[in-house]
Amino acid sequence: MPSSLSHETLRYGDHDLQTIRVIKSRDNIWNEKGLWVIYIHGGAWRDPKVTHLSFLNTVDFLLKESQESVQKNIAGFATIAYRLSPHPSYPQDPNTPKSELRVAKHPDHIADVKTALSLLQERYGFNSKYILAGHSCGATLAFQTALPIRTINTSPPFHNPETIVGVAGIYDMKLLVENHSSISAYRDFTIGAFGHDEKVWDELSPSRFEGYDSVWPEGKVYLFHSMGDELVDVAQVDSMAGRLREGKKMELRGVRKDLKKDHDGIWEDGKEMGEAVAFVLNDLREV
Ligand SMILES: N[C@@H](CC(=O)c1ccccc1NC=O)C(=O)O
Repeated sequence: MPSSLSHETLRYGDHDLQTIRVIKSRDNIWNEKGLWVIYIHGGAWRDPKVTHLSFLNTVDFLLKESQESVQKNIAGFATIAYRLSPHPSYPQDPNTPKSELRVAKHPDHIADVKTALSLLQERYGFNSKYILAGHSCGATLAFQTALPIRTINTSPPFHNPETIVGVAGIYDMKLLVENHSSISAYRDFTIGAFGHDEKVWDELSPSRFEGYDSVWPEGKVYLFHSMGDELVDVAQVDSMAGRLREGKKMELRGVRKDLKKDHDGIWEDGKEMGEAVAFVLNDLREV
């Protein structure tokens, strides 16, 4: 219940966006042995209006009485903010302090996410006992935690999640840009995050990576797509599902394309995102 929650903000760097919001039960009524549910927000690596706090309505949804059965399997929630790339609609004054500037470029976003996760792991000791859920580019980042990206080293060491949940995710950047070639924003935000070299886009696109069985053999994945998504087309989830079905060790445990809301509607009131996480928590109880 909301009154018994403890909200805490952790910092993992000097930038104002290098923070994590942790939500725990004050009375420890949740299961310490359960899973942490950790969220990575979307917003095309750049939208300052989509923040880590966009997960709070989902947390509220999951703490409703009707969700009592899934609460038994939750140890805590965390939602990660990370440094953003520039957005043309939100220009910043040149005198803006460095700690507020949005000038991130790959690998800053994924380095921040991994640093945040390793800090949470050190502090709460849950190792791999967590679900990493991401929306849109947050889903891209969730899978990039498994990719062998040379430039990233976290200290303390980072443990892969037990389960990744991708919701309305971007998994193939070039395919997304090509399928929306008449809308310049797609190319712009991809260049803004990853630069001009399309080979780099491919290297960092989760559905183009072929080695999940070797880097994440114990992994479990659930993918969600909304029929009402006006921004990310179904080719994205199809490309990721196709790649993961090749896995002999890691397991694609569910692909659901029956969400209904538009891209941001999925998380705005917390309902469809909450239902997706609840579905996963219920399904994992049977493993
Ligand atoms: N609101 C974002 C756009 C955005 O989030 C987006 C647009 C198209 C496809 C995916 C998107 N978001 C993914 O994280 C922006 O203003 O750049």
